[in-house]
Amino acid sequence: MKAALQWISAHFYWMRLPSITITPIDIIQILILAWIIYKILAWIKTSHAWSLMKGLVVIGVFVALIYIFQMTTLIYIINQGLGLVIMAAMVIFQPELRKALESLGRRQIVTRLFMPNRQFEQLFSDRTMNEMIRGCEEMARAKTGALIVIEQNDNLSEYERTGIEVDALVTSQLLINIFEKNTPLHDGAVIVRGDRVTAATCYLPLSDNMRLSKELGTRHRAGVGISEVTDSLTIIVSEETGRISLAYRGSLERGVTEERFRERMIQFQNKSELKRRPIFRKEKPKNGT
Ligand SMILES: Nc1ncnc2c1ncn2[C@@H]1O[C@H](COP(=O)(O)OP(=O)(O)OP(=O)(O)O)[C@@H](O)[C@H]1O
Repeated sequence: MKAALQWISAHFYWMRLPSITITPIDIIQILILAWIIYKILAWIKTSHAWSLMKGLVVIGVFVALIYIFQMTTLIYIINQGLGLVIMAAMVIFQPELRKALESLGRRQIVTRLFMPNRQFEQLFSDRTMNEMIRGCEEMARAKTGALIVIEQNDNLSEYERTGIEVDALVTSQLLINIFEKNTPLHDGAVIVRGDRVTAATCYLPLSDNMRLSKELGTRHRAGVGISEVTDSLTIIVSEETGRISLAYRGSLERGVTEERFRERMIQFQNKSELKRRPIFRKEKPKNGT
């Protein structure tokens, strides 16, 4: 025990806690730290860094025990290999790190800080919402595949550039027309900003989440993929089953009813944080779907 305490004070002398008298700055620091830790944990949970993280925790405990009990040979080997381990971790986590940095770069932090009222604006009008719901329900009945990404705070221009510019008011007829099979614009995703369709045939990043059901193809993977790296809402109409699914912040809500669809759209329209659900669960196939 004494050896453990000595080891902790020798190695963690640099980890000075803030002064005991709590000042407003201390509270701000605690809040910022709590927010950063929460964000890191939430990110780890939604990416497959989660399983790797569990492995690292086991290794971390093992290394701590080696140091506590002063196993000199093992300590020597660890010291020699530390740089290599850090490099290996960066290579293993490279896709997750890249996604995290990309998403940080897209967030309009300054705008949000200085124009907080933007949060209370509606993202699109009621008319646009009704048109999107009507269009998707009709495409679902006709089993026409569709992929619609609605922009929120994170800018989607880089994905728009992968497609064809449209710039037209959202109407159900326009959406149905775009996704009509064997027409030039039907492949890929449509991007909606405010009340306008800005682009069609856009290419979205595919999710590599291994918990995503194997029965889902690339349309659903692309819908989830864009929701992992931006705060957009994706509507996916399955060509195979005619079911409507919604992807938000890396989670997929499959086979939503029209009522549920409207409820989620109203939440999104008013920029309320959509509650995430444990989405990647296996569902029992419904009759006829
Ligand atoms: N990366 C991508 N970005 C945008 N759209 C994509 C992407 N990948 C696939 N798609 C769209 O998905 C279509 C293929 O869907 P696929 O059948 O593989 O997926 P699915 O999830 O099984 O959907 P469905 O249930 O409609 O069959 C493509 O024709 C294309 O329109």
